[in-house]
Amino acid sequence: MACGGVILSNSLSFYQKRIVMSSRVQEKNGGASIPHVLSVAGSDSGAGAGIQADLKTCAARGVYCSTVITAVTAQNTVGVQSVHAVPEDFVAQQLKSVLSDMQVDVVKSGMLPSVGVVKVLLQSLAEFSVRALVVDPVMVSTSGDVLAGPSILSTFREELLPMADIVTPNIKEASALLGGIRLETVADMRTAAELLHALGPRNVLVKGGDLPGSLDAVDIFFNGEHFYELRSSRIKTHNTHGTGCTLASCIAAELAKGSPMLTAVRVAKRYVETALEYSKDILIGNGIQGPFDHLLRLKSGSHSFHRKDAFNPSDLFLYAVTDSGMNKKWGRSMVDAVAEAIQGGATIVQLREKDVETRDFLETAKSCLAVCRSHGVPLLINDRIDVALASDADGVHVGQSDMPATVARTLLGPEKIIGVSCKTVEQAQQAWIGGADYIGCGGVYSTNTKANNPTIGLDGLKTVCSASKLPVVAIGGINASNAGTVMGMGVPNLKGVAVVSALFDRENVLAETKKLHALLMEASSSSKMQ
Ligand SMILES: Cc1ncc(COP(=O)(O)OP(=O)(O)O)c(N)n1
Ligand SMILES: Cc1nc(C(=O)O)sc1CCOP(=O)(O)O
Ligand SMILES: [Mg+2]
Repeated sequence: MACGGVILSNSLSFYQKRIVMSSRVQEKNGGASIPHVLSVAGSDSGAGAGIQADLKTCAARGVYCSTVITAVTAQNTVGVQSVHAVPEDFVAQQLKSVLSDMQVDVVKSGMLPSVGVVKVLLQSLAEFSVRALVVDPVMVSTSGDVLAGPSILSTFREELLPMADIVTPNIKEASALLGGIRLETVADMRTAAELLHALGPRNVLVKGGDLPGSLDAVDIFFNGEHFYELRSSRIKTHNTHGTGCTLASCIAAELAKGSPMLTAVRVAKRYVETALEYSKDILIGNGIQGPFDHLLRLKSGSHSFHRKDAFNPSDLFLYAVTDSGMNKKWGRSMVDAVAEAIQGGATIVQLREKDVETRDFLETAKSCLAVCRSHGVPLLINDRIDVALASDADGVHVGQSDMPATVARTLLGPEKIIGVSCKTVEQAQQAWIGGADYIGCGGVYSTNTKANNPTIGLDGLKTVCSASKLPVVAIGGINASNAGTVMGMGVPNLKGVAVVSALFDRENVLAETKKLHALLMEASSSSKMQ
């Protein structure tokens, strides 16, 4: 077998070859890998559910999705007209093609139309290890059509569920898996979650969207120790086809990015809720149950739809980064300095404290947070995720030698803002993969505020901005004499400037902030007119 011009020895096993090949490919590509979900599911010709929903969900979540098709269905918004099961040995071939070549993080299973297909999947998972298995035990479509018959139930119970990191049945599926027990209340759902957990999956999510008489959509998550009642508002729409597949593939995508299970479930629930709300009035097909629009995020341009108060990239416009040494020099407290900066037009504040006791840092963060909250301005903490968590600040800013963005995201959860310092296109790509919300790019000019900080100049800034998938704020030596040049370039994704000394190493913070704000307004409006 030839790979990149190299003949791999036939004495290597299939799996060994895969390791050799993947390390060669990584070397060739500089080693950046992207989180990867493999969806093992049926095709939906109407593209609201199944493989098509999984592909769109993973795309919307910034995760690569490969596919193994188990059945081809002829369906639309009216119902399922016909099902053609893919032969088991061909399902096995697809699994081998993907798993022997690609580094899959998480497998998500949907429609598994026969006992043979379940067994083929389990054999592949025994041969090729992945980090997690998400099982959506698809049995009946939202239109009521049967997609996997009762004969499969014992294989699900005895062989598939024990391998699952999470299983996500709706009420009908949970009932079927438990021998037809009645599930009519949230208390019944808890019982079902516990009984299903006893079958072996590490986590269970019983989805209560079909629970009669409930105002909210209530799901029960059980991890073997604790129950969590996850509520979201019930969105009035007919466009709910594919919600189960979407939820499960979003959980898989978040797990692939490194989120813990409960965070992945919460993010997925929020994603489905937001997509339903966004698509509630769209019209596709003539049936009673239409699909929704998975790619809302790409259209709305918001990377962080899941945050309660979504991060707004325009908040980066005038980014004030504090320095207690400078404030001391000019005889004012940190809280007064922050209040003046906000009054002058700062749109986001970062507390950057390099030499204070943790206890004092926390107290300052809490006091500044009160000021920021009263003005609706986000407050981020530099470097210290513990201080951000303890003070309930809006997020953190981390550098290349601080906590990686993906770990920060895991610790902070989906709703906090994460910024990452980047000097190169590769770092910007990694920040995006890691789940950051924005990048800080610099030093644009030399500065006395940060020691040993290489400059990248306006050209370096342009290069990173043009390649970035995230909004960018420029930093380093920016002041009233050059801010207009930086913002006036009209570079894609550049949303503002971050400054320390131009605001805080000055006698009058309020006046300096106002001046800078006015300059930025002028520069960005003239760059828009060009
Ligand atoms: C908005 C913004 N951009 C860059 C930085 C620098 O962060 P880092 O590289 O971690 O350096 P320190 O600030 O920790 O010295 C920043 N703080 N803010
Ligand atoms: C904190 C910081 N980070 C930088 C980077 O290049 O990532 S430059 C910098 C200091 C910016 O201070 P001033 O506005 O006083 O130049
Ligand atoms: Mg840092």
